[in-house]
Amino acid sequence: MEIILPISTSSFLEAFDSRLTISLLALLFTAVLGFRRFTKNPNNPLNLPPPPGPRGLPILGNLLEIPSDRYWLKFDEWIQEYGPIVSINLAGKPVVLLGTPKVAADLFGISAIYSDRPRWILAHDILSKGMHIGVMPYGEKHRRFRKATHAGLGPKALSSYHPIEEREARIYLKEVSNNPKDFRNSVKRYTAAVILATMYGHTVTTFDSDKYVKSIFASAARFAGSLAPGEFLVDVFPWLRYIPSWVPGAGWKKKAAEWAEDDYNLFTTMREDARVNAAKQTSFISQGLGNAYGVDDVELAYIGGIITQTPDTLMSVSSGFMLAMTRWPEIQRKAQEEIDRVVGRKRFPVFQDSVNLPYVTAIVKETCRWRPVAPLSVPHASSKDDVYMGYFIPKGTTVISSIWSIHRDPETYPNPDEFIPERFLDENMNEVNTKESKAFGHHLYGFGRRFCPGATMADHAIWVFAAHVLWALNLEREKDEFGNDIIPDVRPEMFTSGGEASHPLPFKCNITLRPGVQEFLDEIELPQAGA
Ligand code: HEM
Repeated sequence: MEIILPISTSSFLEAFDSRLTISLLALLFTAVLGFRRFTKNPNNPLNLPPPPGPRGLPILGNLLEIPSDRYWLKFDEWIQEYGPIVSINLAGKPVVLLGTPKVAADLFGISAIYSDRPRWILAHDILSKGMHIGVMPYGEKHRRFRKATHAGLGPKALSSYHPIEEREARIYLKEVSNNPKDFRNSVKRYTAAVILATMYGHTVTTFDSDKYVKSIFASAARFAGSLAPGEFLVDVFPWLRYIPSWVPGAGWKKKAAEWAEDDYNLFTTMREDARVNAAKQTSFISQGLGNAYGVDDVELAYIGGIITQTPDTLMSVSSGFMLAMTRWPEIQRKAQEEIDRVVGRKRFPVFQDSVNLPYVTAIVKETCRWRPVAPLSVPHASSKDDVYMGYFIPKGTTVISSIWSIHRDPETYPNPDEFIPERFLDENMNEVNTKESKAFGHHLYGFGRRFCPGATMADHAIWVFAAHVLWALNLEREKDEFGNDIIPDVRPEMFTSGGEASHPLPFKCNITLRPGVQEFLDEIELPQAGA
C-alpha cells in the first residue's frame, strides 16, 4: 500500500496562512486539549512522564522544527538524541516515535492496543468511502477486510502467481534490451503488470498504452497526497468537512469528491474486467465475487483497488536494487556467479531457485533495509492509555515506527550506510535473521496486526525481478569524459521525498545484455493490446 507521510510543514503553513482566524482559534483549542492528554490525564494518577523529546513551542509544539523534505532524517536525529522512544507534539497532536526493532516489536507486536490508525477524514471517510483497509480503524470491519485480503495471498495463491511474475520479468528484460534508457518506466510496467494480472487477470501492454497503468499510479499518488494533513486542513479541523464547498477556501471538497468518484469508477471497472477475464484467467478478484470472501462486490472492488496502489512501493524497491547493483559492481558480480553456478546459462531463473540462491535473497533483504521505501511505515494509533518503560502514552496517540532509524540500529545493523548482503548470512551461507523481524530480516513491511498482508507476495515479486536482472543484464556505471566511472550518488538526499514511496532520483546506468541472453529474448513476444 501507499506510504503515509504524517505532515508537510511548509504546505501546512501555506494552507494555514490562507485560512480564517477561526483556524487559529481551533488550533489553539486542539493544542491545549492534545497537550493536556499528554500531561494531565486522570488515567495517569502517578503522573508518569511522556517519553522524552524536544521541547517545542507552546502551541505549535515541534511542528516548525520538521522539514518538509525527508523528515525521517529529523526524526532520526531526535531518536539519536533522546533514545529509542521519543515523544513530539504536532500542534497539539501527541506523536510517539519508535527507533529500534525492540521497542517497535514490543509496542506493536504484543497487544492490540497499537493496532488502530490515526483518523484521516479525507483519505478514509471521503476518498475511499470508508473502505481503505490500510487507513480504517481497527475493529470488526478491518478484520473482515483483512480476512478477505488474505484469501488472495495465501501460499497456494502465491505459488500460482510465480509464473506470472516470471513472465513479466522476462518481458521487462525484453523491453529494457530494446530501450535501455527507459528502464525506469519498464520497472513500473513490471510491477503494475504483476498486480493487475494476479488481481484481475488483466494483461498489461506497455507502460504508455495500457488502459489502467497510468490511472493506478495516479490514484496511488492522489491517495498518498491526501494523507499529508498539511495538504488538507480538514484533517486538522474535522469540522471543516461540514462547510459548504462554495465557501472560499472549501474548494478542496469538490476536488475530493471528484477524486473519490474517479477511484470508485476505476475500482469497479477493474472488478468488472476481472469478471470477464475469468473466462481466460481467474484472479483474486474474480474468485471473490458474490461474497465468496465475506465482503460484498463494492467492498471487493475497494480491496482490489487498494492493492493496485502497491506497484509504487514495488517499483521503488526494484529501482533501489538497480541503483545498489550499479553502485557496488563487486556485489553484482558475486550474485551473478552464484546464479550462473546454480541456474546455469541454459534457462531463465525461476522462483523455486530461491532456496539455492541465498546470496541473491540476501541482496533483496539488504535492498529493503538499506534505503527503506517506507521510511516511516504507516502510522499506528493507540486505542487505550498505556505505560511503557515507565512512560505514559495516552489513548489516541499517533505512534510511528521510524523504519529509517530501526534499519540503522547499530546493534542489529552495523555500518548501516554500507550495502552488506552478508549481514543476513552466516559463514555457511545459511540465513541469519533477527528475533524481531524473523524470516524477512528487516521491517519494511511493518509490525503487529497491521503488518503488510502482501509482504510475501511483494518479496517474491522483487526476488523474481532481481534474479532475472542479475541473470540477464550487466548494470554498469557510465563513464565521464575522461573515461572514469561515474559513481552513483547514494546519499539519502538522492532519494525522493513526498507522498509516493521513497525511491532513487534518476541515476545513470549503462545496461547491456550478458552473453547468450539475446537468443532467449528473441523467443519472447511482447503483449499486444486486446490480448
Ligand atoms: C515493496 C512493497 C510493499 C511495501 C514496502 C509495503 C509496506 C507496507 C507497510 C509498511 C504497511 C503498513 C504496516 C503497518 O502498519 O505496520 C502495509 C500495509 C498494507 N499492505 Fe503493503 N507493502 C508492499 C506491498 C504490498 C502488496 C503487494 C500488497 C497486496 C498484494 C500490500 C497490501 C497491503 C495492505 C492491504 C495493507 C494494509 C494492512 C492493514 O492496515 O491492516 N502491500 N504495507
